[in-house]
Amino acid sequence: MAQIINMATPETRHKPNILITGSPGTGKSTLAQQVAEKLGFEFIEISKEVRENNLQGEFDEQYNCHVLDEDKLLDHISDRMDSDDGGIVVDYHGCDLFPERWFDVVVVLRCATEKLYDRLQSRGYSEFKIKENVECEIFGTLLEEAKESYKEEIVHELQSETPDQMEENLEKICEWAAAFKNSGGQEQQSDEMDQ
Ligand SMILES: Nc1ncnc2c1ncn2[C@@H]1O[C@H](COP(=O)(O)OP(=O)(O)O)[C@@H](O)[C@H]1O
Repeated sequence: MAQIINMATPETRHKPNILITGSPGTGKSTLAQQVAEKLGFEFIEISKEVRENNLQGEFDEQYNCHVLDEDKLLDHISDRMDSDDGGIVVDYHGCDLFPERWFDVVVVLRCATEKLYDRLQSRGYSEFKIKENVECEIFGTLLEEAKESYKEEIVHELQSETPDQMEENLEKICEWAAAFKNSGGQEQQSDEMDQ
C-alpha cells in the first residue's frame, strides 16, 4: 500500500516556520537562537545538523571544506519541516534548496561589508573565503535568492550591524510569528467552527 506522506502548508500549520538566511557572519545563528528561545520554537542550525549527522558530500579543495549533500539534508529534516506542528527556526546561508511550502517567514540579514570583513577575519577565515563571502553580501545574493524562491510578502530584509538592531530584529520576528498565528491556520478555522 502506498504510504501517505503529510506535507504541511501555511494553511495547515499551527505555528509558523521561520527561515533566517544571509551571508556568513551576518548574525543568523545568534539571532535564530534568540528567536527560538523567545518563542519556545525548535532551532535547526543547518551547519550543525550537517556536521553531527554526516550529511556532507565531497571535499572541496578550494574552499577547504566538504560541500553539502542537499538531498541527504532535505531527507533528514523533512519529517520535522512537513509536520503540522510547525514552530521551527532554521538558520542557513542559502534558501533556494528548501521547498517553498516549508516557510511562513523568511528573514534576510544584511551587514555593511567592513563589519562583515572584521567578523569573518576574527573567525580565522582565509582571505579567499572572506572575499567570496563579502562579495556575496555586496551583490545581495541571498536577498535575490530569497525573493526568487518565496512570495515577496513573506521575505523581510533586516540590517544586522549593532546589538540594538539585533534586539529590534528579535522583536519584529516575534511580531510576525504572532501575526501568523492570528491570521489563519487550523487554530482559527477550528475557532470558527466552534461558533
Ligand atoms: N547585530 C549584531 N550586532 C553586533 N554583533 C553581531 C550582530 N550580529 C552578529 N554579530 C556578531 O557577529 C558574529 C557572527 O555572528 P553569527 O551569528 O555567528 O553569524 P552567522 O550565523 O550569520 O554566520 C558573532 O560574533 C556575533 O556576535
